Amino acid sequence: MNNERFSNYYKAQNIMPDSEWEEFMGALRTPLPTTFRVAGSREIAHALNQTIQDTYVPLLSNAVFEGESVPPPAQIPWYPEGLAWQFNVSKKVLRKSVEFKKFHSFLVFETEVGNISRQEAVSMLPPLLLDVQPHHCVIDMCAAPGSKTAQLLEALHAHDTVTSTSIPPGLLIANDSDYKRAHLLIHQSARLPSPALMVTNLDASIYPILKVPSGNPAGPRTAKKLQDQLLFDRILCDVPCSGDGTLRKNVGIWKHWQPMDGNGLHGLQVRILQRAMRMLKEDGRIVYSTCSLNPVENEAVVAAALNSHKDFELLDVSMQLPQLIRRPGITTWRPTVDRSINTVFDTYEDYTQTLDETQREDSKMLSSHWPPSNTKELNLTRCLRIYPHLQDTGGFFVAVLQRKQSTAISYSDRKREAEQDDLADVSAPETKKPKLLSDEPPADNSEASVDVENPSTPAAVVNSDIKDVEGERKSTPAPSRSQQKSKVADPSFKEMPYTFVASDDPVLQSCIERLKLTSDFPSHNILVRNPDGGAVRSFYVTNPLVKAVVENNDYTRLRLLTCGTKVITKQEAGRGLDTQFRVLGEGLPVVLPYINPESIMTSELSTLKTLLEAYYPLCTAFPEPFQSVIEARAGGSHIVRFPSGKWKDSTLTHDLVLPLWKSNVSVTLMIDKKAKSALSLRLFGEDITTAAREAAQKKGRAAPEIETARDSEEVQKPGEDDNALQMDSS
Ligand SMILES: C[S@@+](CC[C@H](N)C(=O)[O-])C[C@H]1O[C@@H](n2cnc3c(N)ncnc32)[C@H](O)[C@@H]1O
Repeated sequence: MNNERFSNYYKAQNIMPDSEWEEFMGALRTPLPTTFRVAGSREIAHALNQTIQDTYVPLLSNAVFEGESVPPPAQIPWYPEGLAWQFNVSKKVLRKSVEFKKFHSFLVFETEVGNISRQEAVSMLPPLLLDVQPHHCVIDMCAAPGSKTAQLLEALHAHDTVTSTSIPPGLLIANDSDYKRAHLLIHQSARLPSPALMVTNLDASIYPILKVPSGNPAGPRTAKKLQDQLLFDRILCDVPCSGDGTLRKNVGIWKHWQPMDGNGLHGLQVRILQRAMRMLKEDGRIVYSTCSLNPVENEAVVAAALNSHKDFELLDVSMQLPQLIRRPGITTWRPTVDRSINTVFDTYEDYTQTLDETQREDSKMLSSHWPPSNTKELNLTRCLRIYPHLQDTGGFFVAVLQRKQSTAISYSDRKREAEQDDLADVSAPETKKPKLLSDEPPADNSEASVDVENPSTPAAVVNSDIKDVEGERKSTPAPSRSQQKSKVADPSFKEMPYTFVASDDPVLQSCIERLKLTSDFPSHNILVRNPDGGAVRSFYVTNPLVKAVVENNDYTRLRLLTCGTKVITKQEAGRGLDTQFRVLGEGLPVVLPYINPESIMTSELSTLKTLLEAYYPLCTAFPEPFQSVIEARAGGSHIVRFPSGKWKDSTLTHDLVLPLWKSNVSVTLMIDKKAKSALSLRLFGEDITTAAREAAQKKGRAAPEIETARDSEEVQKPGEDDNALQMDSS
């Protein structure tokens, strides 16, 4: 594993002292440890972490494979509360060592139900540094496949309990411009259902203005106008990059690596960061990250963005995550101007002087590929560089940006600066002026007024009316349902719309009654996926902020792929029963706080064992008193609570609440088969489910696997630093 271009280029950049070079290259050639995070609500996460510490670490501490001892999983030292782990074993050990096989099954099933997230260690950094709170309005600009999105969502849901999901007041928009990859976000988010989540499929560099009703706490206030621009408290720009920080995992990069890839991505990276700066609240925070070591994709991007938005600065995070070994951002670098690692030019001007007019016009190099003259003033050393040899990780880059706290630049100063930037772009003849990246408003955003879009406009001044599509300056009331339908901005977008159901909709009301939901159930925030708002198949719940965004923005212009969380769905009942709605397993934690407690049955683990061992156990198969209780119930959707406690060798560390469906004579546990297996393993130490028995009978069929970092390279895309995809058991 070698690439001369790689060594030559990075040596020329002086990214580290010569004395560290061999160690750095050595680390790049060794396989990456497998890392994971214990996810879910804080209470579940701590209980599960305890299980790893008390059960699996001792079990794996004495593991020997083919005569050699295998190190057990260890906690990642810098991750808060010890909730992230790493282990370094080959696939062979995972498959063949009895102890690791057991651990492997545990990981697979807990991953499946969302309690464990397989994620590369360095990829956990950006969400930690973003510091998301439940009331924050957050956007993850380049989110797929979504491991950081999951982390952000967990932070938004910090107040969840073991049994119920909170409805946070904030919002998380997960966006990715790749349609297929954006669908991975939906798949991922199914593990963490949230009424505060939206998934969009847009180019982040031209992300449109989102409107919310005026006076919404997420937007600036004005007395006169009816709509404001939605601004964000937290923005993650985990941008597409050349991905050479993932060389340990994506060994294919060794062969093809060349620095012009970074040069090519620089422009898009700057535009995405600049767009984020325009969308940020006055006291907000942006994290910019890449899994590349290339300064052209890192410090150069941050410098260009800071120089175009003088009211921003880098935040000093040196005191955060004290156990994380990091290196400061660099202040000098020399981009290559061709594939042969020609890094001789100190400045853009030095380079262009060597070109004739035609060559200058054809050149793809930008002045922002080079360090600007004010690198010191920009405090680029506040950026974080993570190298593989420091703590046995991948390579990574993170920068945290915020609006300047100290200098109160007046609005007119900011406006003048912005105008000067624009002038710099257009005043000189193209061939003579340095090639700069302009920070233009989104091209597709005809609804934006200049004031609203001005990147430098303080929130208090942003409060001018938002122009409607005709360009006329006037206040725009929230569009009615029919208006939303007719104002189709993107006819190529074929997804079904999200329509809020009237809270007195008779189907919704009958649902509320039959499922014994209390009067505080958020019936005004329920939506369906069809244009007419008819309660056809499934109900989704959102929070008020998601509703405000959906109702004030055309869903096709947003390319809205998912929104809120599905909680109730139609169930065709068996013979003699009418069709009813039921609470979905994944939606139950959201609905639970609104279910009349008296309607919830209680039972013990022997009942749960019966429910796991068969798909449709007869009512008569259950021990008393549950047998009589369930027989007395009408057919349809029911909820059962298993209080924490011990039964035989099994211990339930916290209450468990699950949905059931009762037919005429039998009962079904309404969670998916992988969730059943996870539960079974956790409680009974083995998979006692029908599905597992059937699978075992099918000879030759491999057990589900969690891939190790060593196996993952084929599935990964350059510039992607984690393994959310490979977390699926298959
Ligand atoms: C490094 S990956 C993001 C990884 C992701 N943040 C995670 O933690 O799972 C970069 C992503 O950016 C997306 N992308 C590329 N160009 C984009 C653009 N112009 N706007 C939005 N997303 C873009 C790619 O499809 C890719 O999924």
